[in-house]
Order: sequence, then C-alpha cells, then structure tokens
Amino acid sequence: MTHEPLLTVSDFSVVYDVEPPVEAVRNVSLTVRRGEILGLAGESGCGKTTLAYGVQRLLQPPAVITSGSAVFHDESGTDVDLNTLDAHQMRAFRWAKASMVFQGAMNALNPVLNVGRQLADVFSTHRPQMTRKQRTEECAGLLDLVGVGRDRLRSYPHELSGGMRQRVMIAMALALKPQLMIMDEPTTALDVLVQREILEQISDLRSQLGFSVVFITHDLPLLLEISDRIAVMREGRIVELDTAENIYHRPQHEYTRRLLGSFPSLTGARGGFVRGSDGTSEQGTGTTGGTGAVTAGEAAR
Ligand SMILES: Nc1ncnc2c1ncn2[C@@H]1O[C@H](COP(=O)(O)OP(=O)(O)OP(=O)(O)O)[C@@H](O)[C@H]1O
Repeated sequence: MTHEPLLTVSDFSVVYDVEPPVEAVRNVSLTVRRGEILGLAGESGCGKTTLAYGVQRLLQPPAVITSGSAVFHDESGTDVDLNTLDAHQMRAFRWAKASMVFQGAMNALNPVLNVGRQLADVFSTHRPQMTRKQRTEECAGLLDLVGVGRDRLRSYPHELSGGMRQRVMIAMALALKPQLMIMDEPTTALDVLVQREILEQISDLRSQLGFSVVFITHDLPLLLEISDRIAVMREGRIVELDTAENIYHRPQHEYTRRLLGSFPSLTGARGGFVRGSDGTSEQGTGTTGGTGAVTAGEAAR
C-alpha cells in the first residue's frame, strides 16, 4: 500500500429532504489511498450507506447532495471530478473504475439467467469489441478468481449457496478491473465461516490485483481484522480516521472508545492484536483472551 490518494472526498454533505430534514452526511472529508482497505464503521443509521451512494451518485430524491466533491485520481494520471460526469459516464465509471457490491447483493442476481451469462453481459455492455470466445474465457477466469470455479458458468443462482452467489457478485464487480471496490455490508447475511473465507479472498485479491477497498459495516471487530485504516462515523460525521492498529490500541475519540467497548469480543485484556497496519505483527502485553475476533486477523491477512 502506498500513501498515494485514489479518491478524495471533500466537505461532502447529504440531506434527506423530508419533514423534518435528515442531515445524513455532514461535511465529510476523507481520502482513500491506492491499494488500501479502508473500513467505514459506525452504528446503524450514522450515514455510511448514504455517503457511499452519494459519492457514487446513486442517491435518489428525497436525498440531496448539499455540498462537497469527490475526485477520483485515475491511474492514467487524470483527476476525475465525479460531479462533472453525466449519468451515462457515471454508470461506465462505476463498472470500470469504482465498482460497488451492495447490501444483499447476492439476491440481486437474475434468477432466470445462468451466472456465466450475467457475467458476460457486463462485457457485452462495457467491452462490446470483445468476441464471444474472449467473453467466455474472461468469465471463466473470473469465477476461478473468486473461488467459485469455472465449472459453475452454467449454474443458475438458485443452484448456488449464498456465499457462492456473493462471490459471483464480487466477480462481477471485479470484471472490468476497477481501481476501487466499495462493499456495503457485503457479507452480513452469510454465516461466520463463509464470511471469513470471502474476506480472506478479498484481502488476497486486493494484494494480487492492487485495487483499493472501502468496506462498510457496523461490525467493528471485523473491520479491525481486515482494514488498513478505519474511519469511524457518527451522526453523519467522521469522528476519527486512523490505522486499524491505532483505532484499536489508541482510540482518540470518546465515541470510538465507546464503540469498541460495545463489542464483547473486543473488551477484556488487550493481548491479541496481532495485525500491524504495515503487515508486521505486533504483540500486546496482555496474556488472556477476549480478543479472539481480532487475533483471527492473522488468518484473514
Ligand atoms: N429515503 C430516506 N428518507 C429519509 N431519511 C433517510 C432515507 N434513507 C436514509 N435516511 C436516514 O439517513 C440516515 C443515514 O442512513 P444510512 O442508511 O446512510 O445509515 P447507515 O449507517 O448506512 O445505516 P445501516 O447500517 O443501517 O445501513 C438515517 O438517519 C436514516 O434514517
């Protein structure tokens, strides 16, 4: 991971224009770095989804973006102000540059088309110059990449487990080799083991392919395992943004401390936080457990 910025969000605000108005995102500024996993944490309703959708220009009325900008620093060296893209350009951008895996995405597959066809559609739409043979090969490769396996190309969604379907959605999000993948509670509906497998895979793919991930969840212990840095959001604002290690060991904000304290798996002796933000291990001084969810981060690296 470098410190090079990939996405710069500045003074971003979103209001739901209802009675009374809801200030869902308030003057948020943050930078996503190239190649990092940035966790976005905070209780339900704090504005995480609204922020992600806002940046991706996916909000519908009554949501109104009242201030701010989001600038994407493309690997070509060009800066793209997302505000200046029209709807068509924005759609292309979301596939090619900054894709999104939505909450409950695994239920968004079309039940009457096999998964190979649904993956192939991404290429027919966005890479029309590809031949049918190239498309099939790409789709097979993608299913291998996410651990579903190319022999599932002709499977229909109902023939796959929830975890497999979610992997297909991840394959779809990765199809055009985006530089950023935004994942909104992508694994919440899955059981813990499947969730862990998928997260390990995302972490591996990120190292292999070099994209950045913004990972949104209210599950702070999970974020501590997988993130390089974590932004803690409360009532529409980012109250703290730091390395996972600092958020865990040296939280600066009272709210971060309270949030950490609200997860039983994180309380008690602080002995097991082994995941350094630079990939090095750090061993605390405590000896007893209580941080199982965090120590498991070794496995998820
Ligand atoms: N369509 C809407 N109309 C009015 N208020 C809304 C609408 N959608 C969201 N909100 C409000 O905006 C605030 C932020 O919601 P948002 O869904 O972004 O939070 P979140 O942190 O992603 O929560 P969750 O984890 O439950 O998805 C909440 O107070 C929510 O009630």
